[in-house]
Amino acid sequence: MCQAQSRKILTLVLIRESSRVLLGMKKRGFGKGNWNGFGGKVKVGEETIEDGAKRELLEECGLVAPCLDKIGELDFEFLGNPEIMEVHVFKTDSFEGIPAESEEMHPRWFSIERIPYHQMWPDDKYWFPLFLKGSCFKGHFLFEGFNKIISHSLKEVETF
Ligand SMILES: Nc1nc(SCCc2ccccc2)c2[nH]cnc2n1
Repeated sequence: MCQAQSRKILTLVLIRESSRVLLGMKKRGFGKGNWNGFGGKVKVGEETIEDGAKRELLEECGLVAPCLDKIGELDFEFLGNPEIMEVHVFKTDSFEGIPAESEEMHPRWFSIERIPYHQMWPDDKYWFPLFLKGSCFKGHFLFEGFNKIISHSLKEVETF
């Protein structure tokens, strides 16, 4: 018997300069202990998903990003959980401010040659290289628990 599935819209922002990417060490909550982009929920009342992404970026590391480029859509499904996380991924290379630690995140720049995949979500090693080479992508990852990917699909797309 299939379960009815619902979707939760979430955001993820990657700040990319020519040879380095800003990541945050998640200090608490979902994904604690992983380096990740900045993001989270979209609030009721936010006009667009992009607005939610900008808000989370500002809250989590103090950066203002006037414009974000949509680069990916990733669905994360966890065995036994009918709610699929639909993560909208954005990037930018233009921002204002100095990355600052928050209650949620401890920011750090990483050379694109030394992305800490061993301390990131296991799916990142699949799609992060597409982000680094400037591609747009769509993917679906089925997890058992939080560390094991049972199956996945990932494709490059022309545009969003
Ligand atoms: N890179 C990555 N990120 C996430 S959650 C990102 C969205 C989020 C959700 C909740 C709080 C803050 C941010 C993942 N989940 C499963 N694999 C994953 N990979």
